[in-house]
Parts: sequence; structure tokens; C-alpha cells
Amino acid sequence: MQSEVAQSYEEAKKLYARHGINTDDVLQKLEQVKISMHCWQGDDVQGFLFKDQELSGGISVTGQYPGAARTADELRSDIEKAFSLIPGKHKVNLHAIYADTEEDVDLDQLEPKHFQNWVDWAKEQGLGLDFNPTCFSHEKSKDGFTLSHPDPEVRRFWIDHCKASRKIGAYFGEQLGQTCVTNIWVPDGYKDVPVDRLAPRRRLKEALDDIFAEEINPAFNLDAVESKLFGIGSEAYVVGSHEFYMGYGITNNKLICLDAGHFHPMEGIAGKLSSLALFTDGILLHVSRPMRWDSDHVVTMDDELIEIGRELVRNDLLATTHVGLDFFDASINRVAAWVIGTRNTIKGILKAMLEPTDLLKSAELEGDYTTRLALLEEFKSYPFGAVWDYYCEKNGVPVREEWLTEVKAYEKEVLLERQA
Ligand SMILES: C[C@H](O)[C@H](O)[C@@H](O)C(=O)CO
Ligand SMILES: [Mn+2]
Repeated sequence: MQSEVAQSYEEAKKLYARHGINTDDVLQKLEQVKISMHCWQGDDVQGFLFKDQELSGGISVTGQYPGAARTADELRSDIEKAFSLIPGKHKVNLHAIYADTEEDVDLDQLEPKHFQNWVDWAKEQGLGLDFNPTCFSHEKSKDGFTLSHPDPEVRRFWIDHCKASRKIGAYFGEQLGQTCVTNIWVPDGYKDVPVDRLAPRRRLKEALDDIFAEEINPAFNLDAVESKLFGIGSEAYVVGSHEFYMGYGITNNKLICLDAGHFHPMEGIAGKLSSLALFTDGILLHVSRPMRWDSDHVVTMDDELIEIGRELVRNDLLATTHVGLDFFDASINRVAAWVIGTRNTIKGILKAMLEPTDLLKSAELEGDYTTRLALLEEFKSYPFGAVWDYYCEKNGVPVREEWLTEVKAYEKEVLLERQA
């Protein structure tokens, strides 16, 4: 006896098949897609190394929702809860400040051993790990500059931290048998219009050259660099701009990270993927949702997300694109934030996989824009939800909003207890 979900799927399957879309094949492909879920949603980007440091670097988390993780064990337990409600096997994206160690260690002295508990846990859970040096929320970044700092000693500290981070990334990759992406983002910039825009960029370039001087097996670790248009306190000038990292990434064979919130407020990243794909071997995404600024709202199924999914699918970029998430919302249950954002990102990709791409491409090529528009619009109401529900059921995770009951129970039994 088939479940209701399976019955609806069978009906949907027939409809998609009329346009040559095999939904069983689509779901098999979807299973290969890994989303890198960011650990920092779980504790408002606080980390465990410097518990008294305020979040800095021009990023900000708002909200007072109870239950933020206070220890690595709590964070892992929350991540496990979230993953139990998300179909597929994925990755966890760690920041250096999430080292799980009793040692009093500074960022430039970090070693793989400080993340051993994470590695053991990831192995046990069948997860991959990605990594990021934390070039903010630190005594040595308080004037807003790190890798491009005019003081060579400060620069050296951050260079050493980034070097250490690549080694940690390589360890993750080697231990887990899944390539780790280590992404460098620095907040460096000026609040007001600078006189010299070139010198800080030259220093950043030299610092990056130093960091990447040592070759690391790309099967273990891939380096990425993340640009930004502006931040709080760096409104006038950001050293690591898009043009800077486009140039650096392409000439040095580094992944370029596109964060959805790091461009002009009306500018999306979806349209950039096809251009980057022609000049690079891969791309890193930080899927986020900017609202009027780089606000890092939880990812919803909005037009930009759907368009990102389409660009990945239509241009066959899923195998070479590392899809990471980057949002932090403390105004709602943090586990729910992960579940909503991650499920949506997978859904966005599935929705794109369920479009008649070949048909649409040939209509476009023949100049039949009427068919292109008609099909695109009609497919918006095709029963994509039935395929998604079936994918959830097949993967043993809650169908539709059923996951919320589990999050509410977890909140009551675990998260609210943390207040006591
Ligand atoms: C915490 C992240 O590294 C950070 O959000 C960075 O990726 C970014 O997007 C800064 O705006
Ligand atoms: Mn980002």
C-alpha cells in the first residue's frame, strides 16, 4: 500500500515525464548535492575561543531568541537535530573560533588537533567539513584591518592564522575523504573615503601570495576568497572588493566566493555564475538573503534563490560549485533557521532540475520566445511540491511542515533548558 505522498509523486512523475523529465533520475542527482551548512547560525557567530569578544568586522546578528549553543557539544547536538530534518548528506562549515579545545590558544597557533573532536564527530556522522580563518572579533582586528594592515607585525599575525587555517582544512579533507574548502574573508576597509585605495590592496595581494605560497593537495583543500562591497564601518571602501578577488582568483587559480549579500542591494549573484564558470575551475557560493543591506536573513524560496538553482542546473555547474550558506538570525529558533534555509536551498535546486531545460534552450535558440515564456510560466505551477515531499519521505525526514513539531519539542526539552 503506497503512502499518500508516494501516490502524489506517481501522478507528478507522469506530468513531468510528458516533457521528458524523469523524476527518479532527478532525485538521484539531487542526492549528490551537498550543502555546506554554516556552524555560526547556531550561536550568533560567537565561537568558543574568545567568549568575551564582541562580534566585529562589520557584520551583526540581531535578536534574543533563547537557546544559543554555548559549547561545541551543544552546537554539534543542534546541528545533528537540524540535519535529522533535512534530506541528504551534507557538510558543516566551521570558523576558526569554533576550535574545540581546553588550551588557551591564539588564532595564529591553531593546529588540526584543536579540531579533532569536530573531525571525529564528522566521521561518525558521515559529514564533510569546510573551514574559514576568523579575521574579525579579535584584539588584532579592532581597527578594522587584518591582512592589509599597515603594520607588518599585525599583518604577520593574520597571515600566520590563514596559513594555519589551510593546514586545518587539508587535515579535514584528508581525514574525511571529502575536499575541504577554506574560505578567506577579511573585513578590511574604511568608513570614509580614503586617499590611497591602492596601497591596502597591494598589501592584501602580497599577504595572499604569502598565505598561498605552500602548495596543498587540492584533493584535500581548496582555497577560496570572498569579496564584499561594503560593511558596517567600511561603507566607503573595502580592500577585498569584487574586482580585486576576481583578478586574484582567476590569476592564482583560487575559488571565488560569491556571497549573495555582498553586492549592490539590487544586484543578484545568479547572473554572475555563467561568466565566472568560463574563467575558473569552480565557484564557492554563500547563499544568503540581504534585505536592504548585507543583513544575512534566513534563505527563503525567493526569486534570487530560484535563479541561482536554475543557473547551476542549466549550466551544469553543480559538480564544480560548492554551495555554502551564510546567514545568522537570532530572532527565531536557530535550529529552525538552519532547517528552513537548507531545505529551501535544496528545494531551489530541485525546482530547477524539474524544468524542461533542453526544450527551453532550443526554443530560445530558435527565437521562439513565446514558447520560452509560456513554458517557464506554466512550470511554476507544476507539482514540484509532490516531488519534494517524496524526496523527504524517501530520505526518512519529515514531510512538509512536520519538521516544526520536532524543532518545537527540541526547543522545549533542550534549548530552553540552557537558560537555567
Ligand atoms: C561569518 C562569515 O565568515 C562571514 O559572514 C563572511 O562570509 C561574510 O559574508 C561577511 O559579510
Ligand atoms: Mn559570506
